[in-house]
Amino acid sequence: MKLSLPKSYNRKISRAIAEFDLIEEGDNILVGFSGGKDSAFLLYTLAIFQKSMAIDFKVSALTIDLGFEDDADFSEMEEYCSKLDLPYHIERTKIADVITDENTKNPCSKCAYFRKGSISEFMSEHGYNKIAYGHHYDDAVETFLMSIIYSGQIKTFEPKSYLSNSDIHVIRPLIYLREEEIIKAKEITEYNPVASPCPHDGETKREEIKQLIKSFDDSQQIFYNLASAMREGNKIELWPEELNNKAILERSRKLWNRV
Ligand SMILES: Nc1ncnc2c1ncn2[C@@H]1O[C@H](COP(=O)(O)OP(=O)(O)OP(=O)(O)O)[C@@H](O)[C@H]1O
Repeated sequence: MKLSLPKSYNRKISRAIAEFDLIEEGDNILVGFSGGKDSAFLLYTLAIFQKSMAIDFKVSALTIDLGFEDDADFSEMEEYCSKLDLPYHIERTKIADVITDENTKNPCSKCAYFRKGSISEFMSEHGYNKIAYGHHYDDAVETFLMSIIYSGQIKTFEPKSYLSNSDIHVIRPLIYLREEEIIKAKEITEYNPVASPCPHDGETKREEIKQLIKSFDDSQQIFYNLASAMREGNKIELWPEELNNKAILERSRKLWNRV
């Protein structure tokens, strides 16, 4: 397969790799391959960068089979990896049993938790030091807004992070690409994304937030304003840390009780 990447994609991915120090000499990188458009494009780009960069590193793909179907067929994904000349692995799990159980609260976060557990186990067994995910710019901004709205915290995932428990780095080389760019990239990869077998697919809070951002008249500008608000070093004027009741009581006593 002849691999090539338009300049605009190349520039944004190279910038992320350089700015966040995502890839180093000797890395053994595992790409989480769900079968969706994002991780498929990530594999395509890393196959190219592996050849074009002046440092040596390995790239392989791993699919965690969540176990929705007993005889799930991954042959298209396998074929795609072989066209890219990348090793492909599948880990079979029973995570679906937990997700489909009616008594399971927060099935999406439980699924992500178990999936990450399976990935890090696979990595330590096979000597990988980095896991690459297909998260893009829209994912980061949506996560930022979601965490403010739903959990009262100003945070999002980082382009590169270190998990000390498992001694692995998580990297997200597509972080400067907008989702619409990845959708368009299907013409480049000639890969047909596999539909998610998950019953909760498309009905998540993330989808609501995505639609909320799109609903603004000036949604492009608003997207980039949110993106700049999630940068460290930008102007922050927040309220002081909340005082506990005891401290407030002590202050009040001093202010209102004469001694
Ligand atoms: N079953 C899986 N096996 C391996 N990696 C996975 C799996 N599911 C998700 N991932 C990894 O986690 C990333 C984020 O997962 P998420 O479920 O949010 O997918 P997404 O944003 O729809 O991306 P994609 O288009 O790659 O499915 C994916 O891009 C992929 O790298």
